[in-house]
Amino acid sequence: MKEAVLVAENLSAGYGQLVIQRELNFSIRQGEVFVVMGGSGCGKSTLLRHLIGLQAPLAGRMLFRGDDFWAHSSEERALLQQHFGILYQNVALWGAMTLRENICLPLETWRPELSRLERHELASLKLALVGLAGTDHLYPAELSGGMRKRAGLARALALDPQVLFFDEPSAGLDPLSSMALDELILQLRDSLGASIVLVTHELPSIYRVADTCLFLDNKTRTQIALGSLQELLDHGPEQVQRFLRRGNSFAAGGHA
Ligand SMILES: Nc1ncnc2c1ncn2[C@@H]1O[C@H](COP(=O)(O)OP(=O)(O)OP(=O)(O)O)[C@@H](O)[C@H]1O
Repeated sequence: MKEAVLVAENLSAGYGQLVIQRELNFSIRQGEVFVVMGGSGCGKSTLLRHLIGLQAPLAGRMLFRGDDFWAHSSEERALLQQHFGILYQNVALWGAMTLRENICLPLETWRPELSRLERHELASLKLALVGLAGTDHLYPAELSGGMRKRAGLARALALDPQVLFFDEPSAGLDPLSSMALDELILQLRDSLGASIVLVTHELPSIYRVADTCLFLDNKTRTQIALGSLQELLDHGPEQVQRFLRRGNSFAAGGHA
């Protein structure tokens, strides 16, 4: 079995005194797509904020490559966070900058040893990796929604992250663009060997990309299922099976 990159150990997630999810235990392994799912408001995005190092757990630990992430100083954590690439729901590219300039921003901060030309070459490479070769000089407003997501992904890839986080990547995309983005996620998993953490409630996406699934329950405020999609379909709690089979013909007979 591949090495665990991120581990949650009895992790409680929330805000101040407000516990949103408690006692979470799971490992995210190298080169897998790990899907966090659950009903609206159960705490998927909150958990993501903890995993990307924006918020300390209320209890428990988060290990990155075996190391207690929050035991480090904020400077050390910032260095570790270079290994995390994040594609936010709203993509958050700088509108006044070209795609090249957007991708070069993290490189200027974290790879000052690179020359301008090397940074430009890297930006072109990342754009090619997401299927946007030759778009270096375009501005975000000149792109379609699906292309903007890809450009955001190219920027998230700038520093060659070990873990890529996606928050509802299909939001606002038509089914074809959404399917293409899923294909790209799988390609990146396979070509880069990166671990991918995906928060989504889009069933078609879950069926296409999930290696491991974590189901967060709204009522009990903790995880009620962890395993492969097939394990959850075969043996998951009834509520999880219902969630995975809701109104979908592709659930019948399991997934490909
Ligand atoms: N900054 C905050 N302070 C306090 N409570 C918050 C904060 N942000 C979110 N919450 C609460 O945390 C709970 C979980 O929200 P969260 O957005 O993590 O759920 P989610 O599963 O991602 O939801 P959805 O699927 O609807 O996006 C909600 O009750 C929300 O109101």
